[in-house]
Amino acid sequence: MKKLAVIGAGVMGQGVSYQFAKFGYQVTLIDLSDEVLEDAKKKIKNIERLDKLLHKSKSTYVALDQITCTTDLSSISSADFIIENVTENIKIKETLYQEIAKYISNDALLAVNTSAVSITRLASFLPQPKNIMGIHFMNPVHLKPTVEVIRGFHTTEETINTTQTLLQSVEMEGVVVNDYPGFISNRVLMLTVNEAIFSLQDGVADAKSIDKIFKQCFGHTMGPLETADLIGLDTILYTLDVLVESYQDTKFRPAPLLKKMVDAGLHGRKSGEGFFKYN
Ligand SMILES: NC(=O)c1ccc[n+]([C@@H]2O[C@H](COP(=O)([O-])OP(=O)(O)OC[C@H]3O[C@@H](n4cnc5c(N)ncnc54)[C@H](O)[C@@H]3O)[C@@H](O)[C@H]2O)c1
Repeated sequence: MKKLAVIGAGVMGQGVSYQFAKFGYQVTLIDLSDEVLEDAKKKIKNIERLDKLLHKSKSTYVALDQITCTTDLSSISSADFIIENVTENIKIKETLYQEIAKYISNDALLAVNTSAVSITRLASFLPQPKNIMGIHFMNPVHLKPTVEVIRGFHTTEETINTTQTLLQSVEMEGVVVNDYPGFISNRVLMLTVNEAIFSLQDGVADAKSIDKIFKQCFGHTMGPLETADLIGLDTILYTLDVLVESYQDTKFRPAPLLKKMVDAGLHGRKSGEGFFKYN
């Protein structure tokens, strides 16, 4: 596994590209426009600056020297390993996978980075579903070394083992789970986050108090609302929509307050404001 392609240069695409560049991989980072890619470059530079300053990263690589940005999806044809991180929307992902099928090489492995979408469903668009698995990276990628590796219906043990070896080479570890929407982490987390938003909407407590209960009573590092801001409220909404649709179970229906905040442009940290304000 030498050449990596990362599709989607948002929050996760930036983090994933940085993590692999930091360990010397050549990364091709793909998104829809040069504007998005320019913004991603600035953010990756900032991630690297903070990683060196706060976390004493000793990497001798300069991240942006390892990363080539492009809007040309056909560039994935030379990649050994592809990590897809586009918007958490089934239609967007499915349309993209039909395009990926035109360019992906028969030997390449592809990891779907998703919060909830079925790996088996996306793999069905590709010629070699045995080479497809999910990697549910956590955010921020370079500070969260444990990830979920999701085994789709056709994923082979060889694919899982190669993926684990690749992750180990960037000091990460995969916990292997089977493919059901939301896997373990988001099937459980999204219910908590959504119920916290319902509680805020019902006026049970303010945002700070809700999070304080989780931090001080349960020992969580972050409360559910701060976590939602970190993930992105638009991504939370999309994920809940995917879970409702996948399980046909209204327990995942998104809180109206969440929808209202997303419509108002309050997407959390990435927009500067969500349940809390950020500089
Ligand atoms: N944000 C998190 O904390 C988090 C954590 C784990 C997994 N995820 C998953 O990772 C994926 C990406 O999430 P994110 O938070 O980075 O989203 P984001 O909205 O920050 O970024 C998505 C990017 O995908 C790009 N994109 C959309 N369609 C594309 C296409 N056809 N080709 C190329 N690029 C395209 C968009 O322009 C955007 O830059 C989602 O599936 C999400 O569920 C997110």
